[in-house]
Amino acid sequence: MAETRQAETYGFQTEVKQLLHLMIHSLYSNKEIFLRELVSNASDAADKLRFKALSDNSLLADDSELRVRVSADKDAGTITISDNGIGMTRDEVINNLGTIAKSGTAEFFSQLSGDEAKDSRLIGQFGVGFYSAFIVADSVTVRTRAAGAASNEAVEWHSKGEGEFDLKAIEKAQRGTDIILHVRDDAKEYLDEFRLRGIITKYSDHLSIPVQMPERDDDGKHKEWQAVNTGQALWTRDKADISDEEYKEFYKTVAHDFEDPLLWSHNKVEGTQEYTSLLYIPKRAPWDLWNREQQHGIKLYVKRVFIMDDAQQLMPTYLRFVRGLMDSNDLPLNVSREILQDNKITRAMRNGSTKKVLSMLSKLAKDEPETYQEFWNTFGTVLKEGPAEDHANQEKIASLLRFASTYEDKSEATVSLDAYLERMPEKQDKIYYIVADSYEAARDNPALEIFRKKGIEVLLLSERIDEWLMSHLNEYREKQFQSVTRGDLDLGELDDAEDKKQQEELEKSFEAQIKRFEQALGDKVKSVRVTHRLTNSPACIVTDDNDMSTQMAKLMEAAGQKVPETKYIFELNPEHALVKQVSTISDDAKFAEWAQLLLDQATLAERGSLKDPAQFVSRLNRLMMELTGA
Ligand SMILES: Nc1ncnc2c1ncn2[C@@H]1O[C@H](COP(=O)(O)OP(=O)(O)OP(=O)(O)O)[C@@H](O)[C@H]1O
Repeated sequence: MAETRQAETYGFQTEVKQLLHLMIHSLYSNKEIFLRELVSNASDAADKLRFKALSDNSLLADDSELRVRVSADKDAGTITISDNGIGMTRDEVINNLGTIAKSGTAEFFSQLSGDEAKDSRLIGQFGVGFYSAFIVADSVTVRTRAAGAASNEAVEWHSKGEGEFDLKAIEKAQRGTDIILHVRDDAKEYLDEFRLRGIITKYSDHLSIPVQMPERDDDGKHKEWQAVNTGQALWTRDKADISDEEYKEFYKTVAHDFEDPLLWSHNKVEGTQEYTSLLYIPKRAPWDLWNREQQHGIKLYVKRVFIMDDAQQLMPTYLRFVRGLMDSNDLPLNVSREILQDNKITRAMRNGSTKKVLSMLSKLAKDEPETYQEFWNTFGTVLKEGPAEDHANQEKIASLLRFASTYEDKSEATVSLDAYLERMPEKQDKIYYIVADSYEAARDNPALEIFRKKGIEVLLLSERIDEWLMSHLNEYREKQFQSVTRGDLDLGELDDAEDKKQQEELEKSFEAQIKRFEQALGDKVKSVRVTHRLTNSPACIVTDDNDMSTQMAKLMEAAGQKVPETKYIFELNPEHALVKQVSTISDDAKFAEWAQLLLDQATLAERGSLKDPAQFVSRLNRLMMELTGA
């Protein structure tokens, strides 16, 4: 027995060391958050125990009043946060307090720059949790006994927050976890219990678990424990009685965020389904937003009992940035993830809250366009996954999208489809767009020339997801989307009879030349035709309606998929001087050289790269040499 009481020393995972170092150096101006983090952890531990006890009531034993106690001892220089929640086994202590088990952690830490201001923002996004203890403590002791374990199966963890921690077996009379902070010299102010009480009321008032502090007599002796928070779960209260401040503080505890939320919505739904939802949109993207597998932010409660974090079934993936909770009156308390998966009640809650989030965003877009723009800049790319994922709400999601466009002439995506439709001339019956590798490549694509000339607005898309988005978005308010680099361009009524006649004549007069180009290029192109898109450029390539677009092919190639080679339609502008000049070359071999050069440069403008750039360059040089007469 004596042997097991001996301390063993373990090293922290590298990322924990980095996190600790960073935290101590970057959070000094916001020290008091340690208490919010530790009290939230204690409250989570109580929630978890309550849930487990639903199936095994003996776990509560004779200690069923779950609570957190916070006290300070000036003489010893310690603050203690003590709960009678679920506790931890030895293995859990090693895993939870020695490593960070979030996927992608290593990549996250590789982004740190060493610039403290920047890094402290990142750290806020990451969530510091338990380790925030080290902001105010130079050493921390955790004594814990898991629910169901015997009193001599408890564990003590101790660390100075440097490279390692010690573990030893101990006796602990009560279930749960005590966290003892040995307070640093520069944080002695927190040894004042009045100060601690103030912080708890600020951060933890709305927790459903009582947070108790000692009531002391005049000589400072402890008389009894007294709850310092209201102890009523915030979302169960009447909306009218909750202040903005309270909503914001609650957000910080549920979302483990440092900043205020951007907006929130608190709803009690009654009728065939009864549930309450409290949904928040954060101001800033979490560090792992781009990971579609990342934890979703919705906690599920059933009749005010916490059931699980990360209830994925309650929110679609494209709204994974939403934080908060839903509390159902209809689900059984013993609900599991499997049951949630295909469940009428869950579906109704998910549909209801999806609508709520979308309408909250629509309202923001209407009432506060500038704030909405901030939201869009942060989460827009995620929202773009929506039309593919959620057909039922496609139109609503589409109305929330923002694009760069030829109207605004700037790369920031600020144009809504409604604004586009409003500006569009009566004769226009399509919404025109282009997808390219970058804003500049979209803006300067020769296919836009005719649209510029006729003053028709084109949406300029250049994010990776955009091709995917547009392949799922067919129409908006009964207007179809049309890529300007696909298919045969038909401007419909935007072309008047005169335009059409001219075009036909042009096509006719150039027919023989088209044949010559076709012969020269052979199977390098799908076909050759006279363009209707270009005014300043000699040529461009476009994809056929049924072929895969350039961007989609690139997307699939990047994802490691084999993509059949797309043959392009080569469009020529017979009015361009260069095309005119090339057409007069009678030598077939020379003509073919020029035809190939025109095709290559059009391909470069559309695809951004060539299969054989060296050949292009040597052909270009050869022809330039000829021109200079050398
Ligand atoms: N008082 C406690 N009782 C029981 N387990 C705890 C307690 N405090 C922490 N833990 C365990 O340690 C883990 C790590 O805690 P930590 O606060 O660092 O991260 P977290 O709460 O999981 O995430 P976050 O970064 O969102 O705070 C928790 O998930 C929990 O399992």
